[in-house]
Amino acid sequence: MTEKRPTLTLKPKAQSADSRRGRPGGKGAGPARPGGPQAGKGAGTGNAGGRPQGGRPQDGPRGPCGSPPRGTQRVEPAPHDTGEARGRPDDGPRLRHSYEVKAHAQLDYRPALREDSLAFALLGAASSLARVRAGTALPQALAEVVQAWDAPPQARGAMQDIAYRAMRQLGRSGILLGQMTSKAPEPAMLAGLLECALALLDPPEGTEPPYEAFTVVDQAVGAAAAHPDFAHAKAMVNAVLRRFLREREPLLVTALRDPVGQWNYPQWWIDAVRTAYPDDWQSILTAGNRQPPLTLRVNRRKTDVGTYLKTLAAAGMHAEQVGPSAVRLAQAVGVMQIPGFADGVVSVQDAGAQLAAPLLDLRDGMRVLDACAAPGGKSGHILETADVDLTALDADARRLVRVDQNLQRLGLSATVKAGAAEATDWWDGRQYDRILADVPCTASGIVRRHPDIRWLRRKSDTHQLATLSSKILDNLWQMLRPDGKLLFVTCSLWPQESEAQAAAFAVRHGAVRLDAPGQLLPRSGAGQDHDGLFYALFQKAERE
Ligand SMILES: C[S@@+](CC[C@H](N)C(=O)[O-])C[C@H]1O[C@@H](n2cnc3c(N)ncnc32)[C@H](O)[C@@H]1O
Repeated sequence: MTEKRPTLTLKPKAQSADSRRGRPGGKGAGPARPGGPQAGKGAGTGNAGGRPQGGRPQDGPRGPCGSPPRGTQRVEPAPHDTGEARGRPDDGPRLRHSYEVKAHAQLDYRPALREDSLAFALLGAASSLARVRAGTALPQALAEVVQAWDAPPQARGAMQDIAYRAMRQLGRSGILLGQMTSKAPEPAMLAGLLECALALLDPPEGTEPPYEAFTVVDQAVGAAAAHPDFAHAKAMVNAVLRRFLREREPLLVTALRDPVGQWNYPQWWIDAVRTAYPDDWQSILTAGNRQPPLTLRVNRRKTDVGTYLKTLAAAGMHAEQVGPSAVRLAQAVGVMQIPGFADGVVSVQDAGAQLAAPLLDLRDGMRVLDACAAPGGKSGHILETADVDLTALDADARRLVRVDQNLQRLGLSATVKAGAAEATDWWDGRQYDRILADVPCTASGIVRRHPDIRWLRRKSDTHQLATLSSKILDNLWQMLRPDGKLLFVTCSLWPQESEAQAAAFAVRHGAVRLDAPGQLLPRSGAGQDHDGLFYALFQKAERE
């Protein structure tokens, strides 16, 4: 039983064009419920072609903060009951130890399902979850599925919505599955399908389920039936999901006893937040599970906040000011629906990230380095603030394309260079008046936008990334002119990457520390809304 035989299922390359494209009216092809994600309604929207539920589909495999890819990462499995299923013996077929099933399903297999069906979206989200389990960041995983399946915008929005919901509930879903199955479902895509369905059946407290329960079960069974690697498990999918609906209360009571089930983070992450923030750890974990708002930065070269709020009101969009240039929309929309976005009147940027440019104390004519610039959010803000000579550097040449695109949209320009901030081969030897070091980090402060990060990261990443950022800071210091200012930024909650790093740097270089916000904890509320960021500002002595 333990030996696995190769599966006899189709290989993606051997598929005919027809099988890849699916057949309209195929099995399990009931349309997604109007009002569900495909209709762009409700929390998280999943609006076709629009903004994801808090995600940034453009982020590459390096992750949101551009930290190195992990390659062999796995999603930490939630504790699973490896013994007998605890349910009644007549609960339906148990997941058997099939030697016909590969641990890795054919993720690119295009199911023969209607593209507008919930089953299609569930399977796409399940494929994305399986890719995340193999170490890919969720935005990249979704992009791969969309490309491989040639998914239309509406299906893309629905997949994205489901996958983001599932990521925010992965801890609890894993524990629920542990209670209801005798072993972890294989292949990973089957586990992903169950986790996606459970996330739709068990929405976060205070929110409405996006679909009727019977539709979710029916479509999840149809999705299982449509995939050759786990069609045999469709009865198990049906039994597990129906059991959840029947026994929801006791199953949830048990799942919530486990911190991983309660908070939906790996245990090490919960422990790390508790240790660093003994008074705030619960609100921090809760904030990380909320969907982020859509916050805009108003380009002061083109308009002001008051005028722009009137423009939004005229377009029937509710919004409020949450920072000097920051406006939070009451309802997220796709970027092309944002008034003035295409013309560079506004950019999408978290209110916390909008603190960087003002802290740099910029004046016309200054020579400025944005040392870790991609995708260019802060570069754009710097150039909107003053007429400076900006060099936008990043180690990832592919991400630099986004800097160019963003600056082009804003009608601004910079010298864009590919290079490592801990090296000097790109530097012309002339010192800068201001340096922004928005270093690669674990991105633990922006989990509300990137719910996959908690499952992709390992505790040891913090040390590795802190080592890189200290090399970057040490190297950049020589590039700063006497009396110049260097702003150190992370989107991390871990003190090792942030305050400890800043304190050690100040000692190493005798840098003067100026006023800066320090650690910002993630917040959302009236008039205030931002990610968890860290800011430290240093000044070089006039004569070193
Ligand atoms: C936090 S993100 C920067 C976000 C950017 N400042 C903005 O506001 O849009 C960190 C960036 O550091 C880049 N990076 C990673 N390692 C680097 C290195 N050794 N030198 C320079 N850039 C690096 C990543 O590619 C990523 O784009």
